[in-house]
Amino acid sequence: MTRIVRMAARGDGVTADGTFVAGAVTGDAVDGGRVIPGPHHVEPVCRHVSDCGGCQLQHADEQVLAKFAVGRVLATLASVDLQPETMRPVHLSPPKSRRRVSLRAALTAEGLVLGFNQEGSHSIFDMTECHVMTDALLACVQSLRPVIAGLLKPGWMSAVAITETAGGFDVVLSNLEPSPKTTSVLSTWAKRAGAARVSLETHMGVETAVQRAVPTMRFAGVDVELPPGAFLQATADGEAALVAAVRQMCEEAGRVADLFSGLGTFALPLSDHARIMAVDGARPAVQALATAARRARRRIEVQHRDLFRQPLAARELDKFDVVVLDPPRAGAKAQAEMIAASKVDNIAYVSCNPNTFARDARILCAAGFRIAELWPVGQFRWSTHVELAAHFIR
Ligand SMILES: C[S@@+](CC[C@H](N)C(=O)[O-])C[C@H]1O[C@@H](n2cnc3c(N)ncnc32)[C@H](O)[C@@H]1O
Repeated sequence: MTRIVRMAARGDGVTADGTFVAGAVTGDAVDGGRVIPGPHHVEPVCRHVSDCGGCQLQHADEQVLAKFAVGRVLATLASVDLQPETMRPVHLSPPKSRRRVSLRAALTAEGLVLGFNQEGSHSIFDMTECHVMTDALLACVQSLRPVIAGLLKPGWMSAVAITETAGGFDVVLSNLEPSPKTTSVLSTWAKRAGAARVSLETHMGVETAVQRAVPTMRFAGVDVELPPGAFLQATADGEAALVAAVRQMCEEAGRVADLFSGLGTFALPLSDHARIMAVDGARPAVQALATAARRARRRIEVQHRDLFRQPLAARELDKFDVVVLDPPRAGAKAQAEMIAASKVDNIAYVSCNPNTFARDARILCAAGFRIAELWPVGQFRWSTHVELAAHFIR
């Protein structure tokens, strides 16, 4: 009999001799391939857990989930010979807290299937319960079933993206033919389901089919209109944890560059004491932030720019006290190289991918930075997806 001593990056339990055991957690015993649950093994809350593909760690208790997030970040940093000086407590989002979701729907001979992509495949699991979404979001998803079933062509697949906003649900559906019938069906549904807007994504782009209200999000008391499909942190509590960390890193800053700023998740809270330059590659997000900042008289200058191809140059960066970096999963290699060559000595790096974070951290630390503090964040509860905020100083 052997014991599981740690969790691997993809959620398997690992024994002391390095054997990976699916469905086991730290503290379990393994006897001839059979998993004997230990003190940290809990009953999964969802009956779809082994089929759906959304959650990999529902059989782990809170302690193992927290340890997993910390271990994932530390192991990735250790692979490039780095470690933070101080680790902050992990923030884990509670069950039923996700306010945005991307699903797939397909019309098969047996009827509509709607759910997440199954783990490691392109097939869709037909989901009837979910414990990560808010109850309201799940009810919205389920109420869309007959609507999509009536509009989707047999054999076709539709991407379904829904965000819970202050003005109501914002929905983007792909592969539904724009027509008066589609508009009428969606309009009736939107009224019943409390949807603010339904947009259709076709090869021509994204077009609004129904608009009943303006979908808005409030950041530090400022309302920002949400462009269809715009990025938003997955949970409200996860956003609050990341904003608190970034605020702390920017406490004494007078001038801040918020790179990969999105709708202003960090720019708007920081603009209560600092002058902000917010830069993002999504034009609608940049425009929405500019309008909101102007209305609220916040000191935010915005720029639409591709930061992979055209990162802010060292001389552009030199005037900032802190650079906030929150790139997509690909990380911010080109921008990190420019920061390394600049006079900037404070960075608030928010990452949704420990691997690209470690790569960029190596570039920064080779240029004299150290990781003073690190906050692990698990917004995607029960999944192996780990996020973080880190304070680099030199
Ligand atoms: C993880 S999101 C962060 C957004 C924002 N900081 C927030 O917390 O809501 C990453 C952002 O990077 C932007 N982005 C993606 N690729 C980019 C690029 N090549 N240049 C500039 N921005 C890009 C996206 O539009 C998105 O807003």
